[in-house]
Amino acid sequence: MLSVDNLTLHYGQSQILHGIGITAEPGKVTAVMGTNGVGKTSLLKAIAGRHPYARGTITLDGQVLDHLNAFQAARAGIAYVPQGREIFPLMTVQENLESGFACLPHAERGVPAHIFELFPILKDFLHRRGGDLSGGQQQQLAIARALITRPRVLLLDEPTEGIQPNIIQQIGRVIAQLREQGDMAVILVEQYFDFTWGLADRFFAVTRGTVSLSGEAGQISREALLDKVSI
Ligand SMILES: Nc1ncnc2c1ncn2[C@@H]1O[C@H](COP(=O)(O)OP(=O)(O)OP(=O)(O)O)[C@@H](O)[C@H]1O
Repeated sequence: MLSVDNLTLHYGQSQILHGIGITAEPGKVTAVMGTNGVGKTSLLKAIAGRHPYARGTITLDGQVLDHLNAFQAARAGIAYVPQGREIFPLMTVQENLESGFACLPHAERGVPAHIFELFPILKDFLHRRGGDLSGGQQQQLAIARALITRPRVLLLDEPTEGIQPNIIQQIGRVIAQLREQGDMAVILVEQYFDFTWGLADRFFAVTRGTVSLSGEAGQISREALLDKVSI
């Protein structure tokens, strides 16, 4: 289980996260929701070692991840799919996938076959440039690249943003399949409410850098959550 406790984060003088805490269990999709600018991406960046946090604790399966950098976090089993995908446009699909190898020992540097079962289109397009793929295909590539490290925690930042509806459904099915594998905690930052409501097992609403509401699917009220995460 990933656990974030009492985390604070700043950009210069500006404090963005104010003692935020979430937990995410393997085999579950944990949604982090909130309006623009409340600090969702900053939280993911702190977990992924992409931005330092000032105070607080991040633990994975009871082990403290003590202010890791991005490489150390990836080695510890945390994979991050950033908002905007960050695909290398001039590199092929294969090269983009292989760029995910960096944190793996040489003996483990292979693309697991199940990646192409989840995303068959990537196999067909292995030699195309990343920049020639559609937004939805790039999102699939970004998730596939993250899965190459066989993570214990998968952080997804707005995976449906700018993507056509049929591909959104496909991404939803992939996330559900990853949950069914049972060994990975998926943390989903997402503003598309109905997509997230239909998919997640647990919800955290973030307001001004802290959790204002949380609860399990089936227990939390849709209206109460919608109220917290709407403008
Ligand atoms: N590198 C940065 N330097 C300064 N301020 C930043 C930086 N990155 C983000 N911020 C500010 O921190 C606040 C939280 O940003 P963050 O991206 O974490 O929010 P968010 O909830 O993910 O929003 P969105 O849904 O718009 O992505 C915002 O006010 C944003 O302008």
